[in-house]
Amino acid sequence: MQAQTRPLRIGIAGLGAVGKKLAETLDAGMDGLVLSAVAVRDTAKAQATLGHLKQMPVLTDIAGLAELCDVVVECAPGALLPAIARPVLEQGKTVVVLSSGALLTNMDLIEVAKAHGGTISVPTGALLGLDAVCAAAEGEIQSVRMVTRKPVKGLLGAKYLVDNNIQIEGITEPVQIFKGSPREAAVGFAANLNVAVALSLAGIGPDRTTLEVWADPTVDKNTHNIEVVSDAALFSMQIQNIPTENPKTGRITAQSVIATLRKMRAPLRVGT
Ligand SMILES: NC(=O)C1=CN([C@@H]2O[C@H](COP(=O)(O)OP(=O)(O)OC[C@H]3O[C@@H](n4cnc5c(N)ncnc54)[C@H](O)[C@@H]3O)[C@@H](O)[C@H]2O)C=CC1
Ligand SMILES: O=C([O-])CC(=O)C(=O)O
Repeated sequence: MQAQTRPLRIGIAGLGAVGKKLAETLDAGMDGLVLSAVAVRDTAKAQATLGHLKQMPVLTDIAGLAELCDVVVECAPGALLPAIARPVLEQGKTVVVLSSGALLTNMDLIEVAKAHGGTISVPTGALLGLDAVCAAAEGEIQSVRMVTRKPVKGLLGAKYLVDNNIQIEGITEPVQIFKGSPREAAVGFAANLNVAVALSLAGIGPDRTTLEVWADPTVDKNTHNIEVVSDAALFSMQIQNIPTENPKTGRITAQSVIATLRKMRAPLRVGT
């Protein structure tokens, strides 16, 4: 039998905290994967950002990615999700989605994927344990509860705070700012709570999963606590994410995507 030889061509949509780390890691060399193209708004700026790479990828716009890549990683503002994902899926290719919150208002993308043989992949991202949640969902899950604590600067500017006139600057004690479902959080905290939506898609959905969000001046990491009760297992998990230069995004997010991509071509694949 012949081994697969052609490397998977990876595209990146959005050259921010996640996209830059991804580009550097792919450029440093990953078995069976090659960085082909990056979609950017400002080519000159991107050339400067990526000037240290061994091999400059093609710099294009969002519409240009699908043709040039086998897999596109969406790491851009959630509002761009349909524009990034649709052409990739229409070509029967794979889109790795980080703005998972935006999937809830673009569920038609699943039909597009189905119709054309494409795949939408939602990595664990800044979270943990989605393998266990998916396994539990093969049986009966009674409840999934998530409590998120973030430093104030990881929440500033969120639509929910602005709409409800909630001031968190200068707080000296933890303040609960939201209690509800991931579906509601995806609207009010679009750039902060993709993780809650990913958790809900792995488990019991965006309406039955419960979520609390705290602005917490006593933590310096984005901290997520999750408790799952199911007929197969009860489990509790915590992750404390060290922020990147974007205080809303944990460092582990890009690494989760890198692990996802690596697995696409690995002869040994561990974890579901
Ligand atoms: N699922 C998860 O666990 C996590 C998801 N996220 C989400 O991942 C996404 C990326 O996160 P970061 O890299 O921290 O965001 P970022 O804000 O640092 O980067 C986004 C980039 O997209 C670029 N961009 C905006 N419009 C564009 C356009 N029309 N064409 C090309 N590029 C464009 C911006 O210039 C920026 O460089 C965000 O939506 C964030 O909410 C972040 C952390 C965890
Ligand atoms: O949910 C997100 O988008 C990001 C997040 O909480 C984290 O990095 O801890």
